[in-house]
Amino acid sequence: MRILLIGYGKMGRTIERLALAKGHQIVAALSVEDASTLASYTKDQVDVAIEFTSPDAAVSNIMTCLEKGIPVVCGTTGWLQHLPQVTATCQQHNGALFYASNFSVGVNLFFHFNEYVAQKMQQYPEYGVQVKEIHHVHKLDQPSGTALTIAEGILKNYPDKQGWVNDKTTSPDILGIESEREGEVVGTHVVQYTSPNDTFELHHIAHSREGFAAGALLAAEWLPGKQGIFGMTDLLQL
Ligand SMILES: NC(=O)C1=CN([C@@H]2O[C@H](COP(=O)(O)OP(=O)(O)OC[C@H]3O[C@@H](n4cnc5c(N)ncnc54)[C@H](O)[C@@H]3O)[C@@H](O)[C@H]2O)C=CC1
Ligand SMILES: O=C(O)C1=N[C@H](C(=O)O)C[C@H](O)C1
Repeated sequence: MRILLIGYGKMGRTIERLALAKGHQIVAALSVEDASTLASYTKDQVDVAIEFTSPDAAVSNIMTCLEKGIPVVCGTTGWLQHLPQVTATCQQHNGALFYASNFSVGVNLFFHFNEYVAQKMQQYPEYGVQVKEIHHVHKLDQPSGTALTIAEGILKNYPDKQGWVNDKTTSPDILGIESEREGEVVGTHVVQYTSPNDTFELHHIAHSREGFAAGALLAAEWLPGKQGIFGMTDLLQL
């Protein structure tokens, strides 16, 4: 497959290594310095684009790919407030977009179990629920995209909660998401249920970026030829 990498940082480089090992071709790997060259690539040169950049660059990159008919896999987090606009552009151009807040298989299993556990736990009001995420100090967005997906899975089972707040609150009316930035932590997510008598946790620790990169590559192999907006539940049997 001919892959255009948009973003050549920690994720772009990991994806490049795995893609070459699988026999794929990297057409180009764009950094912020050569961002303006994205518009020069066509669907005749590129089978799929993989976008891992920054929250303020992702929307424009996705739009450019959709307008040019290039299927795009996006892992950048922190831009979902613009999803309605992106969806409209995708429909208008009969395009293909694959987005996941987290591409690792382990985290997507975690998402699945998180919803199941929340459904059970909301029947026991003596347990309060909280989310915590820990990432490296370079991360630009907060809370993490993964923590937001976890929060969505909890909130759909807790109708009395009004939403989430990026704070370590234990209020029954709102879900607290605590964010911590520490050294080079790859990505840790915890859902904690606490009663006066005990605590139990769902805990996911990413040991490297390989799991994210492998998932993004699977999505890139799957997406060409499809139309619409897709995510990991379309790709994995959960
Ligand atoms: N969905 C997932 O599974 C994962 C998502 N992420 C997200 O992916 C994004 C990138 O993460 P990292 O690679 O760790 O960041 P990074 O900071 O190491 O790399 C970002 C790269 O994007 C480039 N860039 C910025 N603006 C650009 C533009 N307009 N055009 C082309 N390139 C541009 C930078 O030059 C840099 O090479 C973040 O939003 C992060 O939260 C990270 C890991 C997994
Ligand atoms: O910025 C990161 O590094 C990560 N970002 C994603 C997120 O915001 O959830 C996924 C992963 O946790 C690493």
